[in-house]
Amino acid sequence: MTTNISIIGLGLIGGSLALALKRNPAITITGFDRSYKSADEAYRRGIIDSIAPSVQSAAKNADFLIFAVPVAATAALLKEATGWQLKSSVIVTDTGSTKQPIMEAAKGLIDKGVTFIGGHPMAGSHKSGISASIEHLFENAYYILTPPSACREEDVDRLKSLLKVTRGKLAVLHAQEHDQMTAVVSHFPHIIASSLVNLLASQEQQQPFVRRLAAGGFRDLTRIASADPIMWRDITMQNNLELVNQLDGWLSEMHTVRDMLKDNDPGTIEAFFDVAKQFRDKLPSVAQDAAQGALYMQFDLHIDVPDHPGVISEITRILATKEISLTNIRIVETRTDVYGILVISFRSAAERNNAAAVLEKETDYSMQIL
Ligand SMILES: NC(=O)C1=CN([C@@H]2O[C@H](COP(=O)(O)OP(=O)(O)OC[C@H]3O[C@@H](n4cnc5c(N)ncnc54)[C@H](O)[C@@H]3O)[C@@H](O)[C@H]2O)C=CC1
Ligand SMILES: O=C(O)C(=O)Cc1ccc(O)cc1
Repeated sequence: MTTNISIIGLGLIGGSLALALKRNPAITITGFDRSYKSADEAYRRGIIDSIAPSVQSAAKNADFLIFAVPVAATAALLKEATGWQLKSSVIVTDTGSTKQPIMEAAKGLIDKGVTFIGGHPMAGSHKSGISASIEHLFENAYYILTPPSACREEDVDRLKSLLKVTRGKLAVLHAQEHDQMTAVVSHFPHIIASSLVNLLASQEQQQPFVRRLAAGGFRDLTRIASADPIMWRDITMQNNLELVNQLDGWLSEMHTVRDMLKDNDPGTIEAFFDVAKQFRDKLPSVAQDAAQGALYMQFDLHIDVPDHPGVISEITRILATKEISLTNIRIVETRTDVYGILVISFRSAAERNNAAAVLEKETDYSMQIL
């Protein structure tokens, strides 16, 4: 018997979820996106089995109905869905980065007896759209479920069984706990990253050269500022109270930092960096990701290369002959001399380590796993 899955929103998350769910051969996926171009790409790439002509028609035959649209659209659609024809046994879920406002928006559906369980796969990227979707996106990452208090255990288990193929680490949380914790580890850092970039942009007006120096640490710290502004507008508006709390804590921390800078005492300054280092070093590292989970996983290999055009093709050719696939490749312009650092990302630590061993054998470049 096939299970009908309908996914509303075929972007990075909807597409990646569809790819992962297709590992189960007993599943048929119907997709709907308000952008026909995205739905068409999903269909042509075999990510979905059919395109629904409307959101209601996608919902009608679904055994599982999954919303993977920005959180404001999810809330609006959940309210609309009270008027849709749905299977009585359907489980409705979402993938949104916020949970309390989504659970609130689903109340009408839940009151009608429809099973709704909030969901948030805590893996993603600063990229968006169907073209960025990848099958293994959720592997080893936490996938949070927020069932309402009256939800039946067996329904949570049904959803868990469906999502098992994502190889995410399924965990159940209360929506409020979820929103408090994601404010700390995801939503507020996003605001800081965008603020830092905005600060650089204003500095650039006086010192145009400054953007060229924005390398290394600055780029690492602000990668997420390249994410979709609509998605982050909606998250910020929905988790607003938690974000204001976080900002108050940050402002008080910044006052302490300001006092520290004014005193300019070497012991206090060193202790400030040391306390942060001790804590940061104990967070699950990239190498431990597979075991412990992380928000965003990439397995990078940094290679010192001379800055000439043939280098990238030389390295990709060596990896291709060994059938090692890479997921991203970029030059980090951290230095002004003739050398650059080539950063290649892999899907897993094993592939990255294998690539390092092969390149060490076949080239003279020095490399580092950070
Ligand atoms: N991007 C990320 O790293 C992560 C995102 N999320 C959450 O997953 C959800 C989807 O995010 P992404 O896939 O990254 O966004 P995306 O921008 O890649 O895809 C969203 C898709 O939804 C479609 N869409 C928007 N409004 C619609 C509507 N009313 N009806 C039908 N289709 C509509 C868009 O055309 C687009 O194709 C969001 O709620 C986000 O908070 C969760 C985890 C990670
Ligand atoms: O790009 C990154 O590092 C992310 O943190 C991606 C991300 C964005 C939103 C989420 O709700 C979860 C993960």
